[in-house]
Amino acid sequence: MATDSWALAVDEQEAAAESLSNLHLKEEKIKPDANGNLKTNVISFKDRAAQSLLNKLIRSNLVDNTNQVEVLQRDPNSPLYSVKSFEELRLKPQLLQGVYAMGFNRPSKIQENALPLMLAEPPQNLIAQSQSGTGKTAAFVLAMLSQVEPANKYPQCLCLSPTYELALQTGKVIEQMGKFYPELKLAYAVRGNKCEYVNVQIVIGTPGTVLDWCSKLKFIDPKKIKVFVLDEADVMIATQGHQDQSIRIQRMLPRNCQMLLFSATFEDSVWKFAQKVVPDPNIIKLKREEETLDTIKQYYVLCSSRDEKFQALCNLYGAITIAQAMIFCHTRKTASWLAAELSKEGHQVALLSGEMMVEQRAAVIERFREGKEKVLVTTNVCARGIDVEQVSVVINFDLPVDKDGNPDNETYLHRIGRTGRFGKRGLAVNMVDSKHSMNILNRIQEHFNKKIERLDTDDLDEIEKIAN
Ligand SMILES: Nc1ncnc2c1ncn2[C@@H]1O[C@H](COP(=O)(O)OP(=O)(O)OP(=O)(O)O)[C@@H](O)[C@H]1O
Repeated sequence: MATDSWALAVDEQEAAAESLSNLHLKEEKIKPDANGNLKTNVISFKDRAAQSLLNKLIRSNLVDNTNQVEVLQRDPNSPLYSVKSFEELRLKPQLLQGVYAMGFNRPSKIQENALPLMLAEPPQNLIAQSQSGTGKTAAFVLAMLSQVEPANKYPQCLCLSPTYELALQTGKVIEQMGKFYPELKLAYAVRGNKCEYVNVQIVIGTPGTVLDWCSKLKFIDPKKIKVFVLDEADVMIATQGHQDQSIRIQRMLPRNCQMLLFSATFEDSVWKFAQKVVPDPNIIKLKREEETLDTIKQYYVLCSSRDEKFQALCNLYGAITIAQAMIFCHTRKTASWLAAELSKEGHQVALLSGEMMVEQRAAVIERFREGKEKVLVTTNVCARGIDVEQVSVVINFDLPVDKDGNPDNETYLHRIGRTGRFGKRGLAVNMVDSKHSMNILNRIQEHFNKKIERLDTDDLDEIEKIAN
């Protein structure tokens, strides 16, 4: 696949990115609440989209999982196929070459089951849910590429992404996997792309612009689409209008068009939306392994001020060898202060917080993962989805609370789940500095029905004991 096939010139890409971020700003102001205040339901969309992009940018390997796959076939009487190798899929030779060139030796768990369904004759519809990094993108790109006919110079595959940046990530996978198809071209249907005539076989875009390209502008003839993919459905539905636009696009497609929908999570709202987009679906769910706290030893340290918490942290570092640690703070201000203080003490510290660009965040996490820094100080931004195997200690410098000041149990689980991964033992230390935070800690203990022991960080023997 030639690089000049990218239908968007760099300045156009920048214009598109800019108009897209303007769009977000506008959308943030859309909804006034009961008191007439402008509300921010799109903020959460931005967070989700950013988290998703971040996952893609830092993910170079499949998530290691031993989870169970649940497959619900549309026709329960047909035998359940799964494949253990890409050869079994009888892919076109140039596609198999593309798969190998990406370094894939065998299908991932979700691919084992999804690919035979997606590549069946006639192709089947699918709703698939599995966590980030399990190989969903690679799976649907394979499905699109196996159906596309490069000799036909019109759009045949259509993929909806929630943001331009996420669309670009998918485009990169198509470009890599399709590199042995010299005639293949793809275009981005995003705001600001002034594409006038689409002689490409694959279009990836955000719902509003794709809808314009299909209806008003007629760049795409929806009746000729053979594969329709809706990616990141959970992120998609968090933004105003995307659901309706996606459904309107879906209704223009021919009956025999293959419909595929992917999502990392599957709340009720996602499920309802999925059913509207994908008729007669096969359903694949990768059952998420329950995160448990069983392999993590949890302690709390009683302090009376921020400085005392810092001192307790230093004592901990003085007493035990910590391979890598993640320290969570409630605000960016505390996080920057703490990172600076730890640096003064001679620690190699990385600071990660929400105001950084997604690419910057990905770079910080990558360096931490490579062990270039030993301590990562952060706010909640990276509590989820980031696996750094060497993290042996998680410190809650501030306990996680929600916006009403109540314990945020889910965040607690995600935070301390950064250690003790894949059955390894981990250590979590909570800093308590007031009656209020003691109360939060007690409620967290009750919630998980798990005792959090007190630790005296002035007692070196005691610290050494817990570390062993
Ligand atoms: N069969 C495979 N063998 C080895 N690596 C793979 C395989 N399939 C995908 N990968 C790689 O694993 C990583 C995650 O895959 P992919 O992006 O497809 O997952 P995803 O489920 O779509 O994740 P996300 O929800 O973050 O988009 C990528 O770096 C991809 O190149």
